[in-house]
Amino acid sequence: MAFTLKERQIMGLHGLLPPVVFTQEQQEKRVLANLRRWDKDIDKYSYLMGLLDRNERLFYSLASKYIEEIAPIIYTPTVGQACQRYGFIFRKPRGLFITINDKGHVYDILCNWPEHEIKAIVVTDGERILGLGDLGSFGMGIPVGKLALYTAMGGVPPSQCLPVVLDVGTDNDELLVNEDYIGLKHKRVRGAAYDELIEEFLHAVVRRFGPRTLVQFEDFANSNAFRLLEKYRHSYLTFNDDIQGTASVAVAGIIASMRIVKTKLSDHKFLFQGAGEASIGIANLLVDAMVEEGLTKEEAVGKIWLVDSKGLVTKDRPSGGVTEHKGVYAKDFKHIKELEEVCREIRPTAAIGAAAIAGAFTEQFIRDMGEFNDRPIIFALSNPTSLAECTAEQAYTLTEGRCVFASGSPFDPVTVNGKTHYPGQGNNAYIFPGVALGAIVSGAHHVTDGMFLRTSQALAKMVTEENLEEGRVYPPLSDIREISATLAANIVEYAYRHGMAAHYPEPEDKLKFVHDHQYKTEYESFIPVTYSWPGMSD
Ligand SMILES: O=C([O-])CC(=O)C(=O)O
Ligand SMILES: [Mg+2]
Repeated sequence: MAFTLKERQIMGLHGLLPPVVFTQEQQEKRVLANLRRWDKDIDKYSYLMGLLDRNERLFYSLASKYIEEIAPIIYTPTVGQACQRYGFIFRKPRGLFITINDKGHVYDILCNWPEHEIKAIVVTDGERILGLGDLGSFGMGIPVGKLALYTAMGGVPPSQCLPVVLDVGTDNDELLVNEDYIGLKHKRVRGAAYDELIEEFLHAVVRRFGPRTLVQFEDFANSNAFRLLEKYRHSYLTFNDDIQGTASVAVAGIIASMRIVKTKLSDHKFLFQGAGEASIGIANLLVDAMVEEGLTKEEAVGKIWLVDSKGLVTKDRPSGGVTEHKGVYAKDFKHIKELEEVCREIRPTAAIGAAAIAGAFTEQFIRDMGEFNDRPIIFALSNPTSLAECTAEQAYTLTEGRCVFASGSPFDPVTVNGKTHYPGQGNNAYIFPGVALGAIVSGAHHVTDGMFLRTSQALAKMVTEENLEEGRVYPPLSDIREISATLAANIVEYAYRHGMAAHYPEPEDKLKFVHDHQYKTEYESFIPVTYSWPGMSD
């Protein structure tokens, strides 16, 4: 109904629409009121996905303006619920479903996608969706949600984004007998056939869309995530969001926390609950950051302690399970099974949870952190909210409001003794839209760890003294479009400094260059220039 009278006449729409012409603002207002009528977040999700199908630009103008309200619906935590019942709420396909049966024909499937200029792909095999486990093809909700944020938060044009699920089956027995399940109903294919599918997919992407197509790996299970990142990071424009994006946002929050606790990173002892993608990614990036502070690598590694499902990660521990990535951080220390006991033994200054075990930060654990430290740092990063290691309320109340807290999914502010604390959302959504935008517009040929560390530092710098005063270790999410643009400009700068950029000539004003590439959410005119003449009215 925002088509003008002239557009209606030219396009033969006259009479097919009610006579009133609405402005985009009027439509936004109505859509927002409709959205707020729903009680359940999952219904809001369906409503918004319907809007995305009907009117993409309106969806994005709304999502950009009301990002704090809308992100928790189209993204974590609600997207987790949506994935768990993706078949049941299914209305219209979105994204590309490629299965193990398509081996040998992946290129042809990419050719079925109607858009030709694809710049960004988010791909999952659905094996570790958030902290919810193996959801197979139901995992499509994640690439769809992540790419919605590419546009809403980063301004990457939606037509340039492609969500992909690589369906190799699922080991989730409930899904195998779920009559709404939309994926292949057999156990996961692993080994050579799986690897060949990934390899063929990446080849096909380059053949179809060119070598500078960004491929973001998302929510793969641990061993595949690390393995595929190592295998492809130097030959494709790719990164793993759960390892590198999460690392970058967590390290940004930790760097910002230093201004509250008034210390350096290297003054700290970091205890990780979990030794998976997120934890190892954060640990590795923290080491890089501490090396920049002047520590040797060994000294930096010594500051990081990991606890996994078998307990403290130590050298030669009897229970084993110390993989190569964890082994780097294995300590010469007695073996301890329980997190609470580890905490009492090593007295960490910072605790970071990323193992998707709800409540892993027990009351005793949080109290101990508060006893050992004046200002303990507690990051409960697991997603969605239901799997957080502790709630914001627990962290603040059990430390009498002294902790510096951040979580992966949003929590409401908490008031303790009359002071209100605003928990930071240490979610990779602060990182991937900006990094991706920067990589795309500069034509970078790789995404490097250096880029993620620069991004952490840049994000931490955007945290103001007023933010810190309220306990926020991230800038407000409401500013995310500008934050992403600044982070992207930073990536562009980095790419040129390191000889990785392809765009020629080098733009002088990097921020303007980024802005010029961002998607505009205002409606465009549908009137061809040949139909306009001086004096013609709207
Ligand atoms: O999607 C999110 O909220 C963050 C993330 O990558 C994950 O938890 O896997
Ligand atoms: Mg993820």
